[in-house]
Amino acid sequence: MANKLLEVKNLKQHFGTSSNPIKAVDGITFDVFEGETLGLVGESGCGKSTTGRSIIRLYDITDGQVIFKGKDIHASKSRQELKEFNREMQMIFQDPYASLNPRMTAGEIIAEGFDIHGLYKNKKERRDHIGDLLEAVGLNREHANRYAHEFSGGQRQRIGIARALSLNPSFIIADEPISALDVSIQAQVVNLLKKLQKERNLTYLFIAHDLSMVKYISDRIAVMYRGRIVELGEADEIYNNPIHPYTKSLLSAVPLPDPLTERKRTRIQYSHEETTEEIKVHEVLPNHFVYGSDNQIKKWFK
Ligand SMILES: Nc1ncnc2c1ncn2[C@@H]1O[C@H](COP(=O)(O)OP(=O)(O)OP(=O)(O)O)[C@@H](O)[C@H]1O
Repeated sequence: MANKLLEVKNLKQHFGTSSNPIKAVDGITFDVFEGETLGLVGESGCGKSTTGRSIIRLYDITDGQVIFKGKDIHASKSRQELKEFNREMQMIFQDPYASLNPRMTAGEIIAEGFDIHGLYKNKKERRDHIGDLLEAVGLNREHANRYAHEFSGGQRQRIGIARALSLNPSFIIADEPISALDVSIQAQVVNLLKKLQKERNLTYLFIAHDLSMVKYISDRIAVMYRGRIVELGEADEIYNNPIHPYTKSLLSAVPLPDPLTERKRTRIQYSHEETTEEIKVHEVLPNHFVYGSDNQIKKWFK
């Protein structure tokens, strides 16, 4: 098995006040292995984005640990180390319209990271690097001088991807990178991400609110519900053998290609099951983890 690139241990991110906390992320634990894509899936508001933002240090976390290449990101005080984390971990955002400054050219957007890090003092080297990144994401070198608003949604997301690649990171958090795009463009962006992963040995945390596209990109999938992970396993396992009723419900919402079968099948509604029993992690099959009480697992795993 590949090395662990990232270890998230009992991560908590609470907002609000101590008397009225919003437990956006409430004790999640998972690893991300070098070169893999871990899909993080769950409905709106379950804490996916907060997880991504906490990992990348956009927030000071409430509790837990985030260990990247063996170093605790949130405990680190060394400026050099923090700079290195910033370089190695990048984020691609959902909305390519909101996340790119329309008053900047594609070249300026892509170069922002390496300008801050003081790379490429030489103008030609800088321009060449921008051009290489544009080509790597399927755009033309000449696009460097166009403004963000002159591009289509899919092209903008490609610029967002080029920006994320600009410092040669090893780990990318893609926060619903295709949700705002036309369906016809979504597969192109997923294919691009896959191609770049192979070429650059990237590791992804791919956040999505449904399971439809995640299947094509993820090696493993973690299903999140109300700030916690409820099921985690190989992508095929999660698709073919879901155990947690919430995962089953999410799967029943994935549209099927055949319209006849699609019309016949019923959507499984999930209703939250309160329990006073202790929630534990159960390895129901090798590398397939389900979170629930002993009795719940007995009931679900038949
Ligand atoms: N900065 C914040 N301050 C207060 N509450 C927040 C903050 N960020 C997120 N929350 C709350 O935390 C919960 C989880 O939000 P989060 O955005 O992580 O969910 P999500 O699964 O990514 O949803 P979406 O797909 O809609 O972005 C929500 O109830 C949200 O309102």
